[in-house]
Amino acid sequence: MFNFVGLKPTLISIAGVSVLFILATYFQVFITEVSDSIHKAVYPVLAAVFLFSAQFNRSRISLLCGIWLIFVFNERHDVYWKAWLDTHQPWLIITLSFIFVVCALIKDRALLSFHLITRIIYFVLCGALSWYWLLHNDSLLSLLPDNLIYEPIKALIPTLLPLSLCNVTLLLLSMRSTDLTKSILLISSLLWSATAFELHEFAFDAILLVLAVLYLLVVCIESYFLAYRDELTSLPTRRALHQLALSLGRRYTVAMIDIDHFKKFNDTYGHDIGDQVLKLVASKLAKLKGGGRVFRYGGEEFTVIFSRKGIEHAQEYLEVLREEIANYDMVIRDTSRSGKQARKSTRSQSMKTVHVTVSIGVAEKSAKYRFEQVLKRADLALYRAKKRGRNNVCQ
Ligand SMILES: Nc1nc2c(ncn2[C@@H]2O[C@H](COP(=O)(O)OP(=O)(O)OP(=O)(O)O)[C@@H](O)[C@H]2O)c(=O)[nH]1
Repeated sequence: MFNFVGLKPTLISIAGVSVLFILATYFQVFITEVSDSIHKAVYPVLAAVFLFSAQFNRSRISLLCGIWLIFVFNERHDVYWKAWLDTHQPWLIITLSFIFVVCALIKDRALLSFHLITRIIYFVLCGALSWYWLLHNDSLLSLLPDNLIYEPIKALIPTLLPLSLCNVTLLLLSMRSTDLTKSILLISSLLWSATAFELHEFAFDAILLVLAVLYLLVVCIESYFLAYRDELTSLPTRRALHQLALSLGRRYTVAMIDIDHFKKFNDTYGHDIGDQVLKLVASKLAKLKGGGRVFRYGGEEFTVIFSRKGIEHAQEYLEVLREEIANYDMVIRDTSRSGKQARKSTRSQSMKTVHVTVSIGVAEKSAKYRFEQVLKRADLALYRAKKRGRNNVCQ
């Protein structure tokens, strides 16, 4: 029922926040000493990350930087609504927490488009919701018995309850998705909650700087994955293969893997199921042992590089892989049934078990061949494997 695909980045994020707090405590004296430089750096760093993330179409991170910039401006300057904000701290705390959750629910859309207006409307609604909650939460408080024991709890409910709900929601959203922006929103929210409750004394400027650096890191990591990871199979792309080729040594083996009769498969079951099969084959390839690094070359073709390994070594592991794929019962979901139809059909009706085989061509690097030529030889070996009747490994 629960698919916690984002568990790893979420745990890393939570560990990151904890380490941050420990480091902040440890270096508190140092932070105080350089607080002036940190203070001056906040504006330019946040503005730079704002522009950088907008350039890479990471509009949610741009919006976050924009919100922080407005917040810092309000804090530092004598704007004429400052007194009002100071007397409405709980409203500000809850509103920003709601905004983090909204950012986790929306998609990255071009910043300068009409979507910006909808985002601003959502943020205004967050403010209104927070206002409404603060005005009417006493009806919830009245449910608690009039007892002195409950007094401290009653004092915490107006702010702590929505904040905790927002953090739990962000935690769940982050764990259920591989989207790193959700993890960074969880970090922002946790740090915001901690500073809002003055759980720690270290400078808010220092927190903002660290957050800005983390935002930058997320934009860079996501852009890297966009360029070097295949979206469907999550395997490295041909671009990553050519990047690796530049740093390969004198000895390596290249294998080209192709799914047999994949076109027929697509024609029989449809493109969506073809995609599912590609993913399942890719997941098997990703587990290849013997030091083989797998790439999606394009379509239903994959490339494996065995760095510093000879052809006998590679062939041994590729043979095991070929056999594993051929014996693998691939359970795929029939996505052509949708909505009511899918709900009516039983699990066994909407699931299918299929089998695929792969043909593999292998070639080893020799002194006279460059990488492209070794690749070409592996491709010719693949052609021979197909000619031989498919589902085999050929040199
Ligand atoms: N579903 C899906 N199909 C793809 C994708 N990329 C390529 N294909 C399909 O893969 C099929 C490749 O077919 P062919 O190159 O003719 O080869 P084949 O049917 O596998 O036959 P042999 O290689 O000779 O065994 C084509 O129908 C492409 O449309 C993809 O990302 N998803």
